[in-house]
Formats: sequence, structure tokens, C-alpha cells
Amino acid sequence: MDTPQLAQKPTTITFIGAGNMARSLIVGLLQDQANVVLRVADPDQQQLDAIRKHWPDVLATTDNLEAIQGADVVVLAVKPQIMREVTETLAEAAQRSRPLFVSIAAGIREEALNRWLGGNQAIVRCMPNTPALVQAGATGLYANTQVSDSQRSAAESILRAVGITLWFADEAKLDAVTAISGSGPAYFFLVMEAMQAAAEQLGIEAADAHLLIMQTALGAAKLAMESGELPADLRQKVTSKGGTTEAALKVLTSGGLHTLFAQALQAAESRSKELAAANS
Ligand SMILES: NC(=O)C1=CN([C@@H]2O[C@H](COP(=O)(O)OP(=O)(O)OC[C@H]3O[C@@H](n4cnc5c(N)ncnc54)[C@H](O)[C@@H]3O)[C@@H](O)[C@H]2O)C=CC1
Ligand SMILES: O=C(O)[C@@H]1CCC=N1
Repeated sequence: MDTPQLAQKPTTITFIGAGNMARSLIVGLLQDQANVVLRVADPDQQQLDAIRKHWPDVLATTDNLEAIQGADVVVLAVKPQIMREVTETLAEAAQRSRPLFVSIAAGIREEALNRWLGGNQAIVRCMPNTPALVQAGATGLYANTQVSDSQRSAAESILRAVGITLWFADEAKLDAVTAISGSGPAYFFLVMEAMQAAAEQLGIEAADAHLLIMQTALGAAKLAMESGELPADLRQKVTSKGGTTEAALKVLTSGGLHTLFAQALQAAESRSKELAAANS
């Protein structure tokens, strides 16, 4: 006879801040049917009403301290500029209950968070991106030394509910991750915008151009993900000798595309470091 399994206690996860990123994580966790109890705190009633309307089982409150009581994980999902004020008001309670803190804020170092939270806290810092809204995100994570193996798994499963995850042992690498995948969706959107304008100049209706460009972007990403081939090899397969692609790529490469991307990613990485220094 099978031994009956004891039901595992659900993990209580509190989101401080109910904005775009928090909502995408909530959607992912609920779709994942994870064994979790979810709570959200935000001073904005409209944000809370949106949560209550879509997810009546999620406790929604304006009181950050009430929301973190007894929580296993506290996800810090407020803007970097108010992180200090928010964490300092949680410090006393956090010193007693010692949850795992997961910060999704850009450019706020673990050392600063730990200090604002009163010290000796388990903290995972991560850098997700907006495709998390459609469960196609990419997140880089870093854990401080206080984080246990089970807390590491808990943090990973929250972010995995909205896409892929990648751990980094060196926190400074998160500045590069911010430049690559945190800001990265904007680079691809800019290419889409530029192609849209160019397509319309070629006399294609806006709606038709939009559809062709979106499906091409999706198809290219899917092919690059699923074929197991390098983008350079896939590019060569599109490029017939003396053909149309070759004519277009000549324009892009002679216009310095590689240099521009190197400079753009360096600028984003430097800005991430500057933001960290300004919020320390
Ligand atoms: N948008 C992006 O591409 C990415 C954003 N992030 C980070 O995610 C974090 C959240 O960003 P979004 O969701 O886009 O911002 P958002 O503005 O949509 O959400 C922030 C929420 O915090 C709430 N809030 C303000 N004061 C509060 C307080 N004292 N206590 C609790 N909640 C409070 C606001 O009412 C708002 O609902 C930021 O730190 C950002 O750096 C990270 C990766 C990518
Ligand atoms: O632009 C920013 O600063 C944030 C961080 C990554 C994406 N958005």
C-alpha cells in the first residue's frame, strides 16, 4: 500500500509593489499552479483593485508590514528610487522574521539592501525583463551568502514561472545582464520600429507591414532557439550570393552595426553602475 504523502506547506510570497513586473510574476506563478499563497502591498488603490479583480485569492493591502508578516519570501518590486525608504520601514519586522528577500530593482546592490534591512538578511538580486509579462522573460540572478539552498530554489522557481533563469556568482555581472537582457527588449523593439517605417516607405500598408515584421521577428527568434544552429550560420542560410539579403546586410555592416551595439551595451552597463553608486 502506498504511504500517504503529507501535503507540503505552501510558500507564502509577498510582493511589495503591485506594478507591471509584480503582476507578471503573479500571472506566471498562478499559471504554474505553484503551491503558493500570494500577498501584495501597494499604496495605490487602483493597482490593488486590479489585483483583486483578476485574482480574488491574492491578499491585497496598502500595509507593507501587514503583508510581510509570516511571509517566506518578500519580493521587492518597487522603483529603485524609493527602495531605501521602503526597505528601511521593513527592517525591524524583517530582523524578527528573516524571510528571503528577492529584489528585482535595477542597479540596487545587495550590500545596500542588506544595510537598509538591518543586516544579515538572505537576499537574492535579480534582473528580469518585460517579456516576463508574456512568460517569455530572461532573468539573471545573484544570491548573497546568507541564502540557503532551499531559498535559492524558491527564488529560482518564482522567476522561472515567467521565463528562463541564469545564476551569476559575481554580482557585478548583473550590470552586464541589465545591458543585455534587462534593456535588450528595447533594442529589438527599436529594430521593429525602424523596419516598420522603412516598409511603409516601400509602399506597404502599416497593418500588413506590422504583421510581416512581428512574425519575422518571432520566427527568427524561434528558429535561433530551436534549430541548435548559431545565428551566424542561420544568417548565411538566408543570404544568397549576389542576392537581396547580401545587399541589405552590406548597408547595415558598413554603417557600423557591430560597433554601435558594442557602444550601446557598454553605455547601458556603465549607467547601471552609476545608478548603483547613486543608490548606495
Ligand atoms: N520595466 C522593466 O523593464 C524592468 C523593471 N525592473 C525593475 O522592476 C521594479 C518595478 O518596476 P515596474 O513594475 O516596471 O514599476 P511600476 O511603476 O509598474 O510598479 C511599481 C509599484 O510600486 C508601487 N509603490 C510605490 N511606493 C510604494 C511603497 N512605499 N510600498 C509599496 N509599493 C509602492 C507603485 O504604486 C507601483 O504600483 C523596478 O525596480 C525596476 O527597476 C527590472 C527589470 C526590467
Ligand atoms: O531602463 C532601465 O533602467 C530598466 C532596467 C532594465 C530595463 N529597464
